[in-house]
Amino acid sequence: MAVGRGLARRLAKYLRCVAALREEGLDAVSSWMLGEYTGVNPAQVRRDLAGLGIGGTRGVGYETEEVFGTLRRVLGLDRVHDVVLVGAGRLGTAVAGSELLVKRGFRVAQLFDRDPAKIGRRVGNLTVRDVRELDGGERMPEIGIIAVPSQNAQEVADRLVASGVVVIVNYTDALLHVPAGVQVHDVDPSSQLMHTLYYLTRSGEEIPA
Ligand SMILES: NC(=O)c1ccc[n+]([C@@H]2O[C@H](COP(=O)([O-])OP(=O)(O)OC[C@H]3O[C@@H](n4cnc5c(N)ncnc54)[C@H](O)[C@@H]3O)[C@@H](O)[C@H]2O)c1
Repeated sequence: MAVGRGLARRLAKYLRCVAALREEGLDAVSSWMLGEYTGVNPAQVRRDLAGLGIGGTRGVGYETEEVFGTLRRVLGLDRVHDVVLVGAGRLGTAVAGSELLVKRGFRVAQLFDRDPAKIGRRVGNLTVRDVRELDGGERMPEIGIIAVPSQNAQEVADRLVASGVVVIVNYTDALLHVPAGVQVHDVDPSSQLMHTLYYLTRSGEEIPA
């Protein structure tokens, strides 16, 4: 089942919340609770879950296990997704060793860098490979992560696209140009902080929704 980007984002938020509640041992979760934790209107939560065929019981809510399982399946997280990571520096090394990624169904399968001092070194159970091998015709995972200095991000994005990557997670603040059909997800806390700043500098003012 294909879902739009807005819906996929909301489903990912619900899943995060349900996963936490499930770990706390909660058997049922209400649309109100999901709405409260995710910032989504409870009526929208109910519409989204009904659209996936998940039914709730009035006064009880939804079965946590059913919501968890269905969301994982719809989001494609019930299987392991391989990822190719470029940049074996501080961030790349941390991402490659992230337990959280593994828990969420992602496995860094390939790690590339351009620094001869890093190529051939072991990072966890991976060996750092020369980035020039990336677009050499070998089949690569469809998901790529960029963890290189921002001035080199575009050239790395081009290599990833040439190797068959269709989803790029970009940790740099570079604005990437990619062909149609390739999705870029920017992970940039500084832009979120800038957004926060907008609200801080206007505290006390009425800000329209
Ligand atoms: N979004 C976030 O949360 C976040 C957090 C930390 C860092 N960053 C960004 O992530 C990037 C990496 O940060 P870092 O601290 O790990 O830097 P780093 O200098 O420790 O590592 C960068 C690595 O990229 C490699 N590299 C450079 N150009 C390359 C290329 N063309 N191809 C392959 N490898 C290349 C370098 O050899 C190095 O190993 C930076 O752009 C930084 O701003 C983002």
